[in-house]
Amino acid sequence: MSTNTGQSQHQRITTALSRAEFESALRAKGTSYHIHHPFNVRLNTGQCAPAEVRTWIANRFYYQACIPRKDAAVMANMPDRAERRLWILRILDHDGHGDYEGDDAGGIESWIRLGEAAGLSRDTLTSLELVVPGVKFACDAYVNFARQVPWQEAVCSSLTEMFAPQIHKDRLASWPEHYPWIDPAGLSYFRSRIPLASRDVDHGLRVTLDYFKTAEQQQRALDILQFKLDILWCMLDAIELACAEANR
Ligand SMILES: O=C(O)c1cc(C(=O)O)c2c(n1)C(=O)C(=O)c1cc(C(=O)O)[nH]c1-2
Repeated sequence: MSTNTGQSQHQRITTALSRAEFESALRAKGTSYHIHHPFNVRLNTGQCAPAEVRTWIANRFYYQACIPRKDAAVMANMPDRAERRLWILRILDHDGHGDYEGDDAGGIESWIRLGEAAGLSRDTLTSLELVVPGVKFACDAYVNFARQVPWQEAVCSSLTEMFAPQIHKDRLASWPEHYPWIDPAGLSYFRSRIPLASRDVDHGLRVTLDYFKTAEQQQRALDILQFKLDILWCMLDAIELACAEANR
């Protein structure tokens, strides 16, 4: 298992940062993003066996399935109609704007098609039979956090999406070469998320920069972002361990 100590959390904020400085401090957290996790590095440099890629897809399915539940929890805490009108798009992105079968069936359906392209059946994915306890705990922690905190704090926790477009681009660039046994049509989830993540981040950053003003509040925002980075990191630790055990 790999260590990620979130070094920057030791440099505490003592004087309130300007808007630009605060945004830079949030973006600097990218050094702890799971893009740097050894399992992700192996995955995106073609070093995973087919069974390991499938283990990743099946476990990440649980995260995908949790995201709209998390977003519904955030929305339940939003008193403002204008904010809800923006936020509801996130739920529809995953659950689908269109019918179940069409091109606009949503991110969860796209992820199932990714699984099918990699040789996993719809039933295997949706039964969650391959999801390991560590991944379950990590994803459930995210949903529970969103239920319990002020909605602006939950919005802040979604800001790991600042770093997501690069990880999606890496997969699109490297998987067809390294994993030619996966039908490239199955990669459309990654393509679809690049513009959606940017839209989500525009909204999430506006809320976060408006809400967290004092040094103490800004430190809280950085700690929340670290908590979410840790969730993503823990998921890959658990997936890496599951792969190592399967290879034994
Ligand atoms: O593939 C990834 O590495 C990755 C990471 C993240 C993230 O950084 O939280 C999200 C996604 N994908 C994603 O597809 C997605 O829809 C998403 C929503 C959220 C969120 O916190 O609301 N994160 C992410």
